[in-house]
Amino acid sequence: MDIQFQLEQLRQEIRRHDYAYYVKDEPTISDFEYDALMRQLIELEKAHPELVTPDSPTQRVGGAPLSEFAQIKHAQAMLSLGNVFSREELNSFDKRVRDGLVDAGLLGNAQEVEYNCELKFDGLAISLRYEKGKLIHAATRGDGFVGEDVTANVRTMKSVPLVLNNVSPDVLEVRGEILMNRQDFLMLNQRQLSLGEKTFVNPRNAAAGSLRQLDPRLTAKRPLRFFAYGWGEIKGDLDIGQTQSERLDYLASLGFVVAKERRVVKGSEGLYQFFEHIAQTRNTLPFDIDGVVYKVNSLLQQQTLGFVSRAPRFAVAHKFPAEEAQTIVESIDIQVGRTGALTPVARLRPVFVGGVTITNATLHNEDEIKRKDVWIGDTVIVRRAGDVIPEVVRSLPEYRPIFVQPFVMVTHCPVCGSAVERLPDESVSRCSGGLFCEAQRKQSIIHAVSRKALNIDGLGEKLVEQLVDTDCIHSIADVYKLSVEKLILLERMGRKSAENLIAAIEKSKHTSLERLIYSLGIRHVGESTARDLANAFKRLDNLASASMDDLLAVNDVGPIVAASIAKFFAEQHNKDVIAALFEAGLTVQDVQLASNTNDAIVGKTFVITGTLPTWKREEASQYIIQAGGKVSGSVSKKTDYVVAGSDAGSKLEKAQTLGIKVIDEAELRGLLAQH
Ligand SMILES: NC(=O)c1ccc[n+]([C@@H]2O[C@H](COP(=O)([O-])OP(=O)(O)OC[C@H]3O[C@@H](n4cnc5c(N)ncnc54)[C@H](O)[C@@H]3O)[C@@H](O)[C@H]2O)c1
Ligand SMILES: [Zn+2]
Repeated sequence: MDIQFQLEQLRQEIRRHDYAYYVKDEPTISDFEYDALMRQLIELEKAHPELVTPDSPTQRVGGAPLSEFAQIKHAQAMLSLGNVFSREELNSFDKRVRDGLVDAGLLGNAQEVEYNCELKFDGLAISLRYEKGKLIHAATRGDGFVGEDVTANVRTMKSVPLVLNNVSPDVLEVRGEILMNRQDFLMLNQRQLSLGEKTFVNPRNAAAGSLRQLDPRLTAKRPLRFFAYGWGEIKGDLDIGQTQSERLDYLASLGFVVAKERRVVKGSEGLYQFFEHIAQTRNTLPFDIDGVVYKVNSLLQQQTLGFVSRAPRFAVAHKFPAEEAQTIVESIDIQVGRTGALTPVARLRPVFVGGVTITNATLHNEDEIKRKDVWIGDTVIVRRAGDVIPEVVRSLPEYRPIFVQPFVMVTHCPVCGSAVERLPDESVSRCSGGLFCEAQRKQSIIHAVSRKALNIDGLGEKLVEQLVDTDCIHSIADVYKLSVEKLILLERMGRKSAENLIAAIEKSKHTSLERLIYSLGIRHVGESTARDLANAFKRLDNLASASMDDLLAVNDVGPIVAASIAKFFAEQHNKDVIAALFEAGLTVQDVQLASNTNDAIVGKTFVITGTLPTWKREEASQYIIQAGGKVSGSVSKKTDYVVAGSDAGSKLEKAQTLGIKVIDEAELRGLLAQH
């Protein structure tokens, strides 16, 4: 492509974004994407210096002032700042400054430069002009030379003094940043949403949009803050300090807010330490910053170093590493988690972001992929902030190649081939393989042998993992095929422990139906549901062949639980594992049939309320459960008896309204004694 044409295209695009960002306060791309375009332009212009035009975005600052506002010509231009992104770039900045000062005879050869380190506020720049200590006008940066007159709006801000506290020069232009705290931004957006008004992309744009209102009464309602960090024109012979840091102290004495996070340091080592410190603590600040700023401390030295076209030579912004970057989705894999959850993961063309190279990013789930409109082959924005798992933020469909396909969720587990299920009210898809799925195997075996399930003493998480990894077991049924001889082959397994373990396994072979049901790890079937199911169905095969209606008839079993149970037993793999368990010698004691012949209690639901004369409530529950009854915490139409003691409250009332039989402890004892 013709370079001239390419340059012009790029400049056009950047100008469009400048307009959206500076004039409209509605950026359509992220700063990271914008910075990438800008860097591309800078590189191209570096290679073709003869093609640089004075109106190129690289030569200019900000955007043209909005015509709705009166204009204010700045007495001194409001410039931008150069950027460094790495330690190397930081070192060369320091070296440039040092060389400049040594050349000018302002610094000894072996001396380090003294800098003032400040936060780089992520808001918008403002210039406040005071004459004889009174605020005369306030102007935005605009294009650097002419800004917008926002005096009436700024006057509504509490952190901007209208009259200065201290003696001040005849003319003093104070410069700084207007911003909005994160919390205030979130609240503002919430309010905007509830009023059906437009929301802001980030606190910076919220601050800019709030300040640049044609009606100052609107600005007055917005929680804007001002931080002072510099000055423009100064007239008068008052000595207000000879260094950056003294001047900031002076501004504070006038009544301006100056961030306390600032430090005077020497050399690039000192700069770097400040950067590291702020990078680690930035989350504790109530507002956003996008880096730190280093300024040569001595004003004489600042003057000597001077300016380039759009920024001072004596200062630089050290930006935090980009947390977002652009790359390509090469494929979308499905990862099966330990609980069977299927997570789509984007395999990426490697990209450097947030300080590391990433090759994968999570896409969370099917809905997220749809929402972000990510196709395989798409160019996407990925994000990695702090220690968070990298994620795909969104796709750039304008770069989508024509031959690619939208993502479709798998219908079968990529690990075990079982059907994938997704419940109507959930965003997560899951493998229904349960015990059979290799991805879930360890987790399901760990669950199955746990204390409340089959209760195999001495078979802990680590050992299960070791057994699965060494191919000794593939399912819970295999646990019952282990022998002392097999076990002692494992690392760190002595004969004695092996014998103990085999004994514990033998002991667990004789179990109860509720433990067995619980051990299967059916989704939504916890301990108490397992007990209800055992009581209701008496035998595992009854449960396995139960209809939806049978399942729904069980107390506390709703449609979700019922569907999950039905699905579990519909899988051949699960049936196979259960068959293998019985084959391995598992026996289920018929606890129900032996002791629960009490027809007055079996299958009945009790609610206990108030203080009983002799039994504690837990005690009474225990007797009821042992006799085959059920105890529930709340009264409903399914309740058969309410056992009421003294001080029984709303439950008793409810029982009376529903016409449910109310009994006392003595009557309960009578029922329990009936077999
Ligand atoms: N997303 C978009 O579409 C889009 C468009 C245009 C610009 N931008 C973003 O705007 C930025 C570039 O704009 P820029 O020219 O204002 O440069 P800049 O924001 O990188 O740096 C200059 C500005 O830093 C601010 N600043 C904060 N703390 C300061 C301190 N302690 N001392 C001095 N100045 C301080 C001042 O407002 C100053 O104008 C980039 O981050 C860019 O990504 C984004
Ligand atoms: Zn699976």
